[in-house]
Amino acid sequence: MSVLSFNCRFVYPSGFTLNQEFEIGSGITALAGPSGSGKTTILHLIAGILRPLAGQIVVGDKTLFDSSLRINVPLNRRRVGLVFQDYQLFPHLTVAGNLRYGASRTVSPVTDLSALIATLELDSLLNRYPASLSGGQRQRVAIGRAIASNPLLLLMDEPISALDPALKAKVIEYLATTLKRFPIPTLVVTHDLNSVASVCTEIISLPS
Ligand SMILES: Nc1ncnc2c1ncn2[C@@H]1O[C@H](COP(=O)(O)OP(=O)(O)OP(=O)(O)O)[C@@H](O)[C@H]1O
Repeated sequence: MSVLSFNCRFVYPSGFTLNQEFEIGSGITALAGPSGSGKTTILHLIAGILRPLAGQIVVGDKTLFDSSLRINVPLNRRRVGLVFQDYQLFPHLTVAGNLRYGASRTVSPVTDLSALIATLELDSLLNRYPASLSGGQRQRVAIGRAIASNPLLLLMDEPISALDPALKAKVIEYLATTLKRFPIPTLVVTHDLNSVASVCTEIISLPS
C-alpha cells in the first residue's frame, strides 16, 4: 500500500523545473539522484515549505496538497517530521528540552518517550546542550526530536553526510533500530546510497 503519493510540478524563479511522480510504501525509502536534480525541493514540497504549481501530495489517507481541489494543508498541520544534515537543534534547549519540543508539536506524540530515549541511547545526554555534543550525538537527538512528534512520515535530508565514515554507519544503525521500534515511513535524501542501502526497502533515483 502506498504511504506517500507525490505528483507535482514546481518552478523556481531561476528556471529550474521539477516534474515528478512517485509513490513510496512503509519502511525506509532512499531518494537519490545527481546534485541539482531536485531532491531537497521534493522534501520541501512534501513538508509544506514550498508550494507546488500544480499536482497532488497524499500521505496515508490525508491529502496535504491538491491544486484542483484547492487543498493546501499548512506546514504545522502536516504531521511530517524533518531531519536535516546540519541537525538544526535548538541551541538554548538541552537534549531533553529538544525532545520535549518535538513531543509538544503534536496532539499525538509518541506515547513512550523513555523508550525512544533508550533506543537512541540518549539517557546520559539529557541535560547537555547541543554545543557540547558530537555530530553523531546531535544527529541522534535530531532523529529523536522528529520521531517524538510521531509524524505520519519522516523526511531526512542528507542526515549522515556531515559525519565521518565510522559515524555514518553508527547513525544509520541507530536509525534502523529506532524505526523498527517506532515504525514511521521514512524518505531519506542521500548522495551516499552505499551507506544507507542496507537499511532501505526501496530506492527512488531521480534523473539529472
Ligand atoms: N531557493 C532557490 N531559488 C532558485 N533556485 C533554487 C533554489 N533552491 C534550489 N534551486 C535550484 O533548483 C535545483 C534543484 O535544487 P535542489 O536543492 O532541490 O537539488 P538537490 O537534488 O537536493 O541537490 P543537492 O544534491 O546538490 O543538494 C538546482 O538547480 C538549484 O540550483
